[in-house]
Amino acid sequence: MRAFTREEVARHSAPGNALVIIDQNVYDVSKFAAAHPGGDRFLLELAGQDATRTFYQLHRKEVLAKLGPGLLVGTLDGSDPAGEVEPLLSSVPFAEAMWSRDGHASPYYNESHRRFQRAIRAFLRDIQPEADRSETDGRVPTPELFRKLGDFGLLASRIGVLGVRHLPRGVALPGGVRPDEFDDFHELIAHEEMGTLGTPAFTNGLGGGMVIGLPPVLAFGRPELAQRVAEDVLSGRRQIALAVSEPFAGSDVAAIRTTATRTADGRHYVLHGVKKWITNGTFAHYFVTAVRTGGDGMRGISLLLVERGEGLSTEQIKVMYGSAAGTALVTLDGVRVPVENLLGEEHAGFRCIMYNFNHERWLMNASMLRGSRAMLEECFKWAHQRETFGDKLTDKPVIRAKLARMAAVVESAHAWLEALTFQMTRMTHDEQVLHLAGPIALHKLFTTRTATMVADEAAQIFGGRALTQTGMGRYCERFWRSVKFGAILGGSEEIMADLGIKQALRQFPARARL
Ligand code: HEM
Repeated sequence: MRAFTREEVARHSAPGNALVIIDQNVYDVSKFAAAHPGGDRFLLELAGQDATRTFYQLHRKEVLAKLGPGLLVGTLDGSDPAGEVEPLLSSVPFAEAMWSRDGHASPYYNESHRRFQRAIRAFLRDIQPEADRSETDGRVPTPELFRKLGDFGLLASRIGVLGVRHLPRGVALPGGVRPDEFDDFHELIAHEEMGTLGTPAFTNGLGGGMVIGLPPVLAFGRPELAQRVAEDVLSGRRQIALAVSEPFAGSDVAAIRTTATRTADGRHYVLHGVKKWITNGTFAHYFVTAVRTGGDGMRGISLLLVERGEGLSTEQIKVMYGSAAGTALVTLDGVRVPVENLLGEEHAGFRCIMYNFNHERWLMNASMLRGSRAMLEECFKWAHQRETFGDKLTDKPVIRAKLARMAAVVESAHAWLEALTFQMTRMTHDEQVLHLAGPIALHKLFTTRTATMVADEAAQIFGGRALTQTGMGRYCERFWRSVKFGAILGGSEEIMADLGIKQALRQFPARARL
């Protein structure tokens, strides 16, 4: 790599002979200027000069990672030619949870959690370009990528302790964590790390159906069925979705209308109905499906594992965060399902559906909150490099006040999440239902209100750039389009608020008086 002095660079300041310095690197933009998306004029005005400050007002550094190598001709004399290596964990304020920041301690995490986090972070960094591409063009994750995640042990980690018990043959956990070391905090980290990709639809595409669909199979399926499906799904060879919601029944699960009637020989169920908003439905092989086998209400519901086949068709639903999650309308038209695929008891499916609700909400909170934290980091970086009216945005009290409000709610929500997770490590499943269903529901309400506020403030900080799908504000624009998913799916904010307080009232001491 050639070394340039600043004086030498200054001699290349004309169209057709134009060098610019960015971050101590020297780029030849003579030919590129004509193709520059921002036009040639602004670019050539800085020919022969150090354009670093101006560059970062207008471009994310990914622009250089993508186009820079083709334009790079040297470095500034005396600079480090290797350039800056992006650290695995960010040191931007509030960008990482407190436990993983240098010099901070936590009672909840040990060295295995740190290893686990770093291994996943490094793994996900490699797939970031693919995630960004798919988020933009709406392509669902490839079968190869699912297998990669399976082989890395990340799919099993996202099902938690239950998933690790079904670790596929030959698969180890990220960071060399032993299965007997694995706890709910490892699982928390796995969900949070997925949120660092900043690609809500694609991330949901990569197992959003699995984290809610597989647990009922493992908990209530016959052992041979559970084993087969776990091996298929956790190795990334096949995908699974949870098919509960219907056009007439979202949060009101007891109102579902899809029917399953037994054949005369009693060996099969025959299904008719429609399921809506089914995450990963366009490409799933397995559908954990809620059906009506009995009378009205929750006591007439059963849960069946349905395999894609005759009578089952899926159609893409276009949703606001894009198509990479494979959200589908699933039509069941005379689908035959062997009775061995019943999960739990007949007519007792409501309990099986409820079984994973707290876990589902908790993991949604983990990844949504990580999204809010990532947005906070974006805002800090942007406000630190963006100049308006002659000052950096961080020099303006009104912007600092916004950052303060965002940081306060994100840190509070995270501290509550860790406190809930710690309780999970100490309680049986039944104890969690009794003591944590309400608090987790309230935490979900707080998390989605936090995300809504963060999305709103972030957009104000990014200004017009928050409105475009490319450029500096692209993650902000995406985040905006994802917050309503968390606020509505998995139990709407209204239902979460009501559930949280109703559960608290059930435990209200009879003699408590003012
Ligand atoms: C190696 C140097 C450069 C490369 C590879 C480059 C590349 C790009 C790319 C890919 C975009 C589209 C941004 C996006 O949508 O993500 C862009 C936009 C732009 N660039 Fe550059 N650029 C370079 C240097 C510069 C410099 C030195 C200036 C000086 C003013 C400049 C001014 C602009 C402007 C004004 C835009 C439009 C930004 C917007 O719409 O917000 N570029 N550039």
